[in-house]
Formats: sequence, structure tokens, C-alpha cells
Amino acid sequence: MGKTYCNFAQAQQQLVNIEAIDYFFAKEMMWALNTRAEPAEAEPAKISAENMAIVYHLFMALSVSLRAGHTCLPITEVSRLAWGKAYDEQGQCSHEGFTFPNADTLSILCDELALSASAKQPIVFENNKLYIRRYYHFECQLAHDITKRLQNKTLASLDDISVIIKQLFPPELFPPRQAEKAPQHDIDWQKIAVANSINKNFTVIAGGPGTGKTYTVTKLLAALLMLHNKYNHSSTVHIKKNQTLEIALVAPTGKAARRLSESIIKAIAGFKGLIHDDILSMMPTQAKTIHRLLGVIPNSPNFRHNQDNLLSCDVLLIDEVSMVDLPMMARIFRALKPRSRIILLGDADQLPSVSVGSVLADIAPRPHCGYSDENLNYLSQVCQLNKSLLNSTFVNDKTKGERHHDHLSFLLKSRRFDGEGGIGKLAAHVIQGAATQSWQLLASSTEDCSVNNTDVNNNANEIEENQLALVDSNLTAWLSPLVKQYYQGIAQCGDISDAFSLLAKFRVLCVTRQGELGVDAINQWIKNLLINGVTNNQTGYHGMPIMINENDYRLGLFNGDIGLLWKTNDGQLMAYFETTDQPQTQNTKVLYKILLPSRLPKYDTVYAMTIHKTQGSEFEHVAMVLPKQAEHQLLSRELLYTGITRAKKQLTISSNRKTWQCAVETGIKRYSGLTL
Ligand SMILES: Nc1ncnc2c1ncn2[C@@H]1O[C@H](COP(=O)(O)OP(=O)(O)OP(=O)(O)O)[C@@H](O)[C@H]1O
Repeated sequence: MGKTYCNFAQAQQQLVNIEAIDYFFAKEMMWALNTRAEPAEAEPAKISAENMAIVYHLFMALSVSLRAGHTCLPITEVSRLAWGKAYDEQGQCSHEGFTFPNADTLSILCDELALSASAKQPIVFENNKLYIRRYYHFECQLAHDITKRLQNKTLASLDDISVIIKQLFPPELFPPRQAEKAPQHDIDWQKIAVANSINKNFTVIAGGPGTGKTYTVTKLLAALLMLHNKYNHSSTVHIKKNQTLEIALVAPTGKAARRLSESIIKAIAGFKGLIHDDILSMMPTQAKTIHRLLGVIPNSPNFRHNQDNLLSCDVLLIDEVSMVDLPMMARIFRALKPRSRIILLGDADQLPSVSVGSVLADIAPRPHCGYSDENLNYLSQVCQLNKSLLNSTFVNDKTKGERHHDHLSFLLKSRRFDGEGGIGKLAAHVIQGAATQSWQLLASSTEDCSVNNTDVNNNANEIEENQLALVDSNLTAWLSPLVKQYYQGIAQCGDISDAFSLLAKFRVLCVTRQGELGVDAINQWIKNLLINGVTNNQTGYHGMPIMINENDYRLGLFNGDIGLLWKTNDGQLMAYFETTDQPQTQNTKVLYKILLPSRLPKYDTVYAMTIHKTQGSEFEHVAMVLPKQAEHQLLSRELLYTGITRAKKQLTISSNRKTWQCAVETGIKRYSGLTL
């Protein structure tokens, strides 16, 4: 037990899957532990060689956790664990690993090291979790900021709110209850979400794809404008008069921001007649990226807007919050005025952020643990709903004690995938971890709708809804017709906007970049098919779709932005990107950023892309290609769910049964201490 290592190679022989950064991180932290920055501080902790080895391995395990996106390492997770132990294919032990003592011993040891939050060590041990100090502070700051905002009550009266809710959700819009359904089915969760969010300075509206998150939040923004207008002219409520309500709309990527703008514009158009034109004309329609809102400082992790230079907005709406990591979320809160509202939208079942944390899953845990009595009273009054009926919809989980989540509204009914549709059903089975059921659904749908039946001459505009198809790994059999159906026509489009529309219809999604069925190999395979090896130059060709791989703040291009290489009328090959820079209305044409390919930051071809990179995007038809090896470490049900829900109408899946089942049975859980 009492061993440490002479060098990284030795550690690597002992522990599977550790990297140099884990070894040197632990070494650095041990060094910090044995020295004190300031003379006034306590003497370095005196620990035995055996305990030293335990601490060294704890720090390495913490580094491995951070690399996996966890915010911290709960010591219960390594208690008595033979950490880093592995066996080869013959069942022989290939890595001996290191066996940690039990959680109590670990806890006492960490206490002895004086790693409390008030100490000045780079590692913090609080609530039985090990953190690096930076993430500990981000987590505490975020929890504190959210709690403070929840305590700030808004000024509107119940009567005013009730009137607005009644106007936005007139009874005649409700379908009559179906006799066989329970009374809970009468509850309009969109109405609850608006009512629940209108009186709070911090709210989360969570739901799966097409559950009406944007539709609902557009009503919420209208409601806030209506209230603001009323109090702006009232002499009884003390707010600053004659001020407009500044609402900012943001999303983590340019693509997601564009989709948010489009959905809000569409929702506004549908609310004519229901909401007064004056209010509709005040609605914001232009979403931007979070980076743009906060103001990027080149080559710095900090932003122009922070606690010393607050954002001016009174309401901030953030879409696709599952993609936002802990440091970014903490920085957003830091830059907000104390009384401004923050509204978060997202699907907590999707993959967590690429970087550290799982903020949305932490603050929107399922099942909903219910509302406080005060909130239930409020909601039943403004929504004219029976309080016990509403309360009965929550699972009464005694293990959660008296916790309530007044900030949280779930939307449950998907308008895109009806209950009988294949894609919606598959997504639901997958996220519930139902491996066999989901495989059976996939296999049986394929019998009704074989991809071989796809009419390749069919106009790609006419995509049948909700089709599922399971195919094998023989790309020639099933991918060739799809490439011809969707990608071949891009270069022949009359103008760039038609080319972008066609490109948006279909995408191949892979789990990894490398490997036989990875992004790079499939992109090359598709390129060969389309251009018949005629050209293989690096710069590209007319109609080639590209994805930017790194941020270029000067050009306003960001990692994940998708464009097309397109020849201008004078034959010059240029790169086109749809832009969110200009105000959009339903009738205006999309504008493009046009650049010489030689000026672009690093980019790749993007007929195929990783599932991670498609978060925030949707396509009419998605082909998801899973690796042949079932034990792939990136496979998880959240990854499958994210890929499946990118498909609006049609989904083709290439997988074997073992890979599929392994993925559905593996859930992602990120360690974090963020709870509300
Ligand atoms: N109550 C409703 N009545 C009529 N149509 C609705 C209602 N709610 C949502 N819709 C429609 O359902 C579709 C999906 O809604 P919306 O885009 O708001 O969902 P979303 O949850 O934001 O979707 P995504 O997951 O794609 O972001 C839209 O066409 C919207 O107009």
C-alpha cells in the first residue's frame, strides 16, 4: 500500500488509463501540500509514507475525474476500490492497481491534511468531496448566486399575473379531457411553466425535443413585457418608470443561437391575435452566442463583462443549457445585475457539457421533487387549478427530505414526436435504459421500413415522418443511396441558400473522429463517392461542407460553425457561413459571411460529424453510425439519446445488437456538489 512511483512509466505499468497529466498533477499537489505559501500558515502536515501513497493516488484519481468532466471526486466513489486494476484478454492481471482504504479512513486522512475551503491549498476537501480550488469556488458561487436570486421576490401582484395567464392560455385552447385519462392529464405544463417562471428571478424550463420549450418561453417573455408595461405606467408599484425591459437571448453555439432566433420568430408569428401587437413588436428575436454576450477578450479565459462590468440586460434567456459548463455558467451569473432575471432552457437528458460539470442535470434533477406549499398555493391560484391535483403529479421521494424545486418546470408532451412515433418512442426507451425494448423497437421498425425501399430518385424535400431503420456496417449498401439522395445535389443547387437547405436535411453522426467508423473515415468515404477521386486537394471543392475546428474571434468564426465552399460568379472558391449578426424577421433572407478559404482557421469536411458536435442542431434525417466494439468508452445512453433526438423525421441507425445494448445500459453520471 505504501508505494509511490519513481516516474510516470512506473505508474502507468501499475494503473490502467492514467495519463501523464494525472501523474504530474498529483506530484505538484503533493509538493504544494508539503510547503506553505505564507510563513504564518500552519506547518505542513506530517503524514506517514503509507498515507502519503494514499493521498498521492487520491490526487491522481481526482485528476482522472476532472478529465472525465466531473467537478470533484466524492471519496465514497473510491472507498475500498482497487483503482486502476485491469485484466488482459486472457484474464491475467495486466495492471495491479491501488486499493484505497474505506471512506471513513479517507475522510479522516483528508481532514488531517487541513484541505478546508478556508485554507490556501490548491485542493479543497469539503462535504466528503475533493475539488481543485477553482471548481470548488465556481460551484459555491453559482449555488450562492442562484439561491440569492430565488430569494428576491418579484413585484407583480397575483391579480395581475392571473389576468395575464388567462389571456395567454384561454380555456378554449384546451382540448377536452379524454375520458380514459387521469385528471393529471388535464394539466397544461406550458401554462404552469409560464406561471411558475413569471414570479421568480431564476427559473429552469426543461423538456425533451419538441416539448414546446421555445414556444412556452416566448409566451413567458410576452408575459414579462405585459407586466413591465403595466407597472411602467402605474403609480403604485415602485420601479423605475419609462424604461424598456431589456431582454437578451443567448445559446452556447452560433447554430443554436440561430435556431433559437428562428423558433422565437415562428412562435411570435403564431401569437398574433392572442397577444397585443404592441407587445409582439417589443419581443426580442435576435439571439447571440454566450461568448458574444459576455465579450471575448482574445487569449484570455475572462470576459469583458464580469462583476465589475455588469451586463445591461434585465432578463437573460439561455437556450441549450445542457451544453454550458460550470465555469461558464458561474461567469454568466457573475456578470448579471442583482435583480435581473435568468431563464434557462434545455433538455437535461442530453449529453452534459464537453468541459467540466453537468449544471443542467444538477439543477433540474428528475423526477421533480415537488413544489413548496407556498408555490403550490400561488400556482393553483394564478392557474385556477386544484392544488392537490398539481401536487399529486410529483413523485413523493422521501429520500429527498423536505427539498423543493420551485425554480423548475418540466414540459412533458412532445409536439414533434407523438406517443406512437418511432423516433420519440426510441428516445424514451433509450433514456430509461431499456436496452432490450429499444433494440426490439429498432429491429421491428426496420421490417416495416427498410432503407432499401428508400427511393433515391425521390425529391429530398419529401421525407416521410418518424421512420426508423436499422442497418449494418456495410456502408455501400445503405449509405451510398443516402449520399446520392442528399449530398450529391448540393453542388448542383442554383444558389447558396438552397445548398445550405439541402445540407441541413441530412447528417451522418459518429461516436468518434478516429477509427473505421469514425468521422474522418466516413467523410473520406463520402468524398470518394461524390468526387470519384477526381480531386483530392486540401483546399476543397464547390459544394463541400466544412466545419470550423477552433475559435477565431477576429473573423467571428467559432469551433463547430458550419459553412460551404462555393464558387462565386467569377469562379472564385469562397467559404460561406450563415450569420446571426443581422436582425432577423420571418421574411428576411439569411445573410452570409463570405471569406477566402485560405483565411479560415482549421476546418474539416462535415458530411459526417461527432454526436458531441451536433448538440444544438437538428436535421430532418440522421444516420447514426455506432462502432463495432461494444466496450467503447464513449458509448452511453445520453450519447445515443442526443444523436436520436437530432433527427426530426427520419433516423437510420447502423449498429450491432451488442454495441447498442451496452450503450443503453451505460448512463453518464457526473460527480458534482451542486444541489439546490
Ligand atoms: N401549445 C402548443 N400549441 C401549438 N403548437 C405548439 C405548442 N407548443 C409547441 N408547439 C409547436 O411545437 C413545435 C415544437 O415547439 P418548440 O420549438 O417550442 O419546442 P422545443 O422544446 O423548443 O424544441 P427543441 O427541442 O427543438 O428546441 C413548434 O412547431 C411549436 O410551434
